[in-house]
Amino acid sequence: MHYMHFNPIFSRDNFHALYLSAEWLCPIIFLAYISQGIHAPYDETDALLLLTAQRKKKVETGNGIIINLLQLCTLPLWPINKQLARKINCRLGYSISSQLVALLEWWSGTECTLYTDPESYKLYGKENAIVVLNHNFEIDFMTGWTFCERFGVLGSSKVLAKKELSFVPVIGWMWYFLEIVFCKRKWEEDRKTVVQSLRNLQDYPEKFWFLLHCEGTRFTEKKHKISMEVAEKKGLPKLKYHLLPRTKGFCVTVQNLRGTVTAVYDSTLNFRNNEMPTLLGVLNGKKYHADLYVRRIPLDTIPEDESECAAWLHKLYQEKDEFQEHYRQTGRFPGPITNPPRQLWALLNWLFWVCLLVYPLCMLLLQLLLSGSTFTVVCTFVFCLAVSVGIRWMIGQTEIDKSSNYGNKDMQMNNN
Ligand SMILES: CC/C=C\C/C=C\C/C=C\C/C=C\C/C=C\C/C=C/CCC(=O)SCCNC(=O)CCNC(=O)[C@H](O)C(C)(C)COP(=O)(O)OP(=O)(O)OC[C@H]1O[C@@H](n2cnc3c(N)ncnc32)[C@H](O)[C@@H]1OP(=O)(O)O
Ligand SMILES: CCCCCCCC/C=C\CCCCCCCC(=O)OC[C@@H](O)COP(=O)(O)O
Repeated sequence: MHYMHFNPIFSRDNFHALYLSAEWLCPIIFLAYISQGIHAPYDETDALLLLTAQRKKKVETGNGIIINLLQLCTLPLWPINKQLARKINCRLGYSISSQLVALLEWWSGTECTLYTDPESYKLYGKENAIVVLNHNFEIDFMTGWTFCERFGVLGSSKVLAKKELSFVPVIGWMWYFLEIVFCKRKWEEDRKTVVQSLRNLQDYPEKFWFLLHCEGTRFTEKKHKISMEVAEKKGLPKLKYHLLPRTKGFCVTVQNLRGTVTAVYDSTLNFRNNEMPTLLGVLNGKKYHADLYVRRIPLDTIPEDESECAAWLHKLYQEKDEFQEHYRQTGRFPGPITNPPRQLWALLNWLFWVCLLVYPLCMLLLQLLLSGSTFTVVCTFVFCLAVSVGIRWMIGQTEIDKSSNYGNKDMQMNNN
């Protein structure tokens, strides 16, 4: 069932988004509740002051914001003990991303199956690695995070992410403190900043995986058509299931993390029965079946020369395309299944926030709705609506039919 992309505001989908935003809202409301000793306002002025003060404090809030604030508090620690500040931020970041993992694993019950060889399996989570993952689905990031959680690297996981994501509340803000590498997808501007950010990770105190979606954008038919025209011009084999990879980001990452990272995890993701998973689907408890095929490739087998490294990546994507063909024919990836068990920690962390914060929110909302002041009730409704629309906007960041224009034209055609 394909979810409508525009949902009426009071649809079931948005109810879930509102509920979840409630869980994110409560800490500031909770603080407002305690600090202001919420009482039933005696008149309009009282109600107005109370609501304005709360609304000012709330802005785009949630337990995620509380964690962002805590991350902000670690700033004075950076010049004194950077490694300690990094370790603290990994744990704070874990508290946010593990909630999305809990959502995927326990709320929607999505199954994540790993195909990989048992020898490589033993090394996952025990070394730094570059992960090359195809970018075809709206919940790539949640599936990626689930595997990070299962191998104990969720809090410290990194990604080469588009700059626009740094403005997404909670997740984007959290990534600043995790030293995520952002790019504008304009190499002339990115070259310097990406190299600098990568070099900054060379002394990272925690084991981490660095994710690269080398296609640079989610797969769409239009982008695929243009991309294959570029492949033809370059004399490269056409790909059926992937966009042609951009090689500069990969080569510069290998170059600057050589010595810090020991392997590349070539990861190919697909979902059973042609499922097209969405974040709204997950929020509504829809169960999906993710299959991930991972090959561990020692970094020292990857050429140092830039053009050879680029050719190596193109060949890797041709192999990935064959794995996807194999999956389409047989419904599985090659090799044995070695499944890491899902972890309870993500669920316990989520339950902790729910138990701590939902009660004060319900109490406050009840007080506001029963305040007897029409103005307060209307403002409360308007505020909840605004937050629900805000969360819906964030969910929209993952929807492919709202994706960017990047890759919708051949850059070389434009430059000529
Ligand atoms: C055991 C379990 C293992 C694994 C578990 C799985 C995962 C766990 C791992 C980690 C954590 C998980 C999750 C992390 C959390 C969240 C994930 C967040 C996702 C957001 C990610 C993004 O935002 S993706 C978008 C940003 N990233 C990228 O773009 C990376 C790829 N891009 C690059 O590397 C680019 O090179 C660049 C961005 C550095 C620069 O791009 P730019 O376009 O400016 O220059 P390029 O050189 O790339 O482009 C010019 C070359 O491309 C050719 N060209 C032109 N037009 C096209 C076209 N339409 N299609 C293809 N190619 C084109 C052109 O010819 C040029 O070619 P050259 O040969 O001259 O290079
Ligand atoms: C219990 C917790 C409550 C959860 C409530 C859900 C709130 C919304 C959560 C997250 C929204 C932000 C997710 C950010 C990660 C999205 C990664 C992504 O897929 O980016 C696309 C990028 O690669 C390429 O973009 P384009 O294809 O070029 O366009």
